[in-house]
Amino acid sequence: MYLIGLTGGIASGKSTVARRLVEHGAIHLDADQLARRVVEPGTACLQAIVDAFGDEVVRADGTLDRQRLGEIVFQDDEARARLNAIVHPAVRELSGRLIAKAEAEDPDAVVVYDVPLLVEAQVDHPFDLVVVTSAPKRAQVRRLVEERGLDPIQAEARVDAQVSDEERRAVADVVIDTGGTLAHTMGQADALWVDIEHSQREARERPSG
Ligand SMILES: CC(C)(COP(=O)(O)OP(=O)(O)OC[C@H]1O[C@@H](n2cnc3c(N)ncnc32)[C@H](O)[C@@H]1O)[C@@H](O)C(=O)NCCC(=O)NCCS
Ligand SMILES: Nc1ncnc2c1ncn2[C@@H]1O[C@H](COP(=O)(O)OP(=O)(O)OP(=O)(O)O)[C@@H](O)[C@H]1O
Repeated sequence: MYLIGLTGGIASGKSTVARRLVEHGAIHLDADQLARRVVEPGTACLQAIVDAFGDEVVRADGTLDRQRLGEIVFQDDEARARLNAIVHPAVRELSGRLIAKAEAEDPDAVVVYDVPLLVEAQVDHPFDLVVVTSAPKRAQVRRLVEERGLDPIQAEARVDAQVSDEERRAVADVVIDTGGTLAHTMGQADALWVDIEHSQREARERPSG
């Protein structure tokens, strides 16, 4: 297996790059989706969130009120740390299991683990490559406002709740510049895929033992 850790700030283009790699044949795991699974009704995580934040963060149908919890945690560092301490261990455990399962099913698979908080949550799966998507903050805020309906204050708060691009670049093997056109991003993703295939071919041809 070839395991890629894909990270980057909010609305920096991680999913866009991941989708392109999937078109080339990669398997995609998405930490945001896993973080939703571990807080479904009936889970220990959801109960822990209710214990920490109160009934106001649960809807009448028993599901997590994501909007309400987001309003709380993106303007309060201490509250966000409490939420992270509940959700991140469960996501780490589930992602570890799913990565192992993907490897068991296809030892030659290329797995892209899209994990927004790779740096913040100190995700330390044995990545073959760490890829960082990077766009200027003003582009992130514009995308959040125009495409996801956040108001500019909320959008800034979300960007500011994450580490800086400098901190992400410090752990990157490859940086994809996502501040330009979509075609420019896709071109870099395509070039990355060529490099990955090359690495895999070399690894296969390397005499073992
Ligand atoms: C606060 C919650 C309920 C808001 O839900 P909402 O549906 O509005 O956002 P969603 O989960 O789709 O996240 C969107 C983006 O916000 C950013 N983000 C989410 N959680 C965090 C966090 N704890 N710290 C910093 N940024 C975050 C990420 O860039 C993410 O891609 C939700 O984000 C959450 O439960 N967060 C804690 C779990 C977590 O850290 N998830 C991120 C990957 S593990
Ligand atoms: N050059 C570019 N590269 C990538 N995305 C771009 C570019 N220009 C505009 N966009 C748009 O920006 C948005 C990026 O969203 P995307 O879901 O890929 O980001 P993300 O980092 O996965 O977000 P999140 O952190 O919320 O999961 C998309 O709507 C995409 O079309």
